[in-house]
Amino acid sequence: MAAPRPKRRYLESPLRALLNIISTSVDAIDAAYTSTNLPHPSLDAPYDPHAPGEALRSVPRVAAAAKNIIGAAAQMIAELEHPFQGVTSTAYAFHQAAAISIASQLDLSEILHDAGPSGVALDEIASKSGASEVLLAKVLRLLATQHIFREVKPGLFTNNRLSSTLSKGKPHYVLARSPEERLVGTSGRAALIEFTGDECFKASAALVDAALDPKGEQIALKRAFGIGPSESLFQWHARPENKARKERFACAMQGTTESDNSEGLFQGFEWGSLPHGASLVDVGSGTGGTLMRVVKRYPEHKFRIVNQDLDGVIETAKRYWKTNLPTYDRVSFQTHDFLTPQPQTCAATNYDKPRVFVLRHIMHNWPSAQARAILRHLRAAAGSETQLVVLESALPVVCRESDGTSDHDIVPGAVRPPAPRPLLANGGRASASIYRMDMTVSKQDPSLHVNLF
Ligand SMILES: C[S@@+](CC[C@H](N)C(=O)[O-])C[C@H]1O[C@@H](n2cnc3c(N)ncnc32)[C@H](O)[C@@H]1O
Repeated sequence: MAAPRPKRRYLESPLRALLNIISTSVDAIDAAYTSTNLPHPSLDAPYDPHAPGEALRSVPRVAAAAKNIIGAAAQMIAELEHPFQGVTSTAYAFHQAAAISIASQLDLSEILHDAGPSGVALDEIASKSGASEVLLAKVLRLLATQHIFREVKPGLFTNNRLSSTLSKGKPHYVLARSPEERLVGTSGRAALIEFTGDECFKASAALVDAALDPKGEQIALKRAFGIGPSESLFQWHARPENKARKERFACAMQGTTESDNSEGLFQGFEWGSLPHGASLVDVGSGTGGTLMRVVKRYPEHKFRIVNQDLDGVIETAKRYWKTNLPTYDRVSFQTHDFLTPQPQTCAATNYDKPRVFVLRHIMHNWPSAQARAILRHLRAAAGSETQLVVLESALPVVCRESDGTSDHDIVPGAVRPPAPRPLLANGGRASASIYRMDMTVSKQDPSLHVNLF
């Protein structure tokens, strides 16, 4: 008798598995909005960070569902697109970087905002921005195809949810009147886009040359801008001719709170458990926006804030606090080089013992020797109750398995549960910003690695 034929096992196709992830995640999001009777923010409407529907997006189950959909949709595209089309669309992404930078620098979002949802014709956008109508058509159509801006009728454009995030919150005629003040007092989102489109974009182009020429300059920014070997990004920014770049950078760091997980600041540390009047020191503070968010979340704690940064940047921080929280009188500003001993010691200030030192987006910029020096100076200044809060991203590997020996395994909470199969374990497209940041910063020894900065 012939042996029974093995039963055929039905294998779910990856497309079906991805579709199921999308479908169950959409159900979860719909349920959250329906049960709270809130509309989901529309792609066609401008972004309003204070709309109740926006707050719901950061509720953990909604955020997790959205993350799964983003990863699954991108993976579905990778499955379906012709493979070389997928590769060329990545190779051509530089046009998108240029287009978004042009849009921000020409204040297109404000020009469109002032006209409302009916849209503005290309010739009018050209006359207000001073750019060529032909170029604007290319830029706006490329971006609108990526869902940034909308072409509502042929040649007529308006803002949408994504493009409106570039808004500096000032009418176009105000921006045009004083171009050097364009970014002052803004959310930092446009500053981040413009910093990315200038220093990062140009350095990124030079990264290829640095990689192919291991004996030559390995810091791409130096190749791109002809910066001397002993000058860092921050020293270069300190040159008088780079004053605007330096101020834009400080403002741009503010903008990173929205491209990062902005709630991470409150999820990782219990600021509310600190004693009232505690002294918090932000080391390398930039604008000082990090502790401003803490002060706004816990006003009754009346924290004493010290913002420390290099000369010049600290002036930007003063302006930032004066514009955004003018009534707070428990904030001070100190010019301090964090590679030198920390002046806010217990011994130096009887009353104002530093309860917390904050380092946000500092450690990733420095090779190990300097990173150790920064930490040692803080340790030497710390009292028995002083805590150190470091805000950085842990960089997961893309694959699923961990054998318990990676650096992340020894940091509690650093290993996150993998995304559901068949998604990439790191969430794929939904986690891409961490790897972009890793390409941008120079956390490793520049003598051993090719770096952007
Ligand atoms: C990536 S930014 C982060 C700024 C801020 N912590 C934030 O998250 O918005 C790095 C900051 O370090 C500052 N910085 C660079 N070198 C420094 C030094 N030697 N001493 C003090 N601050 C420095 C820069 O001016 C800049 O504001």
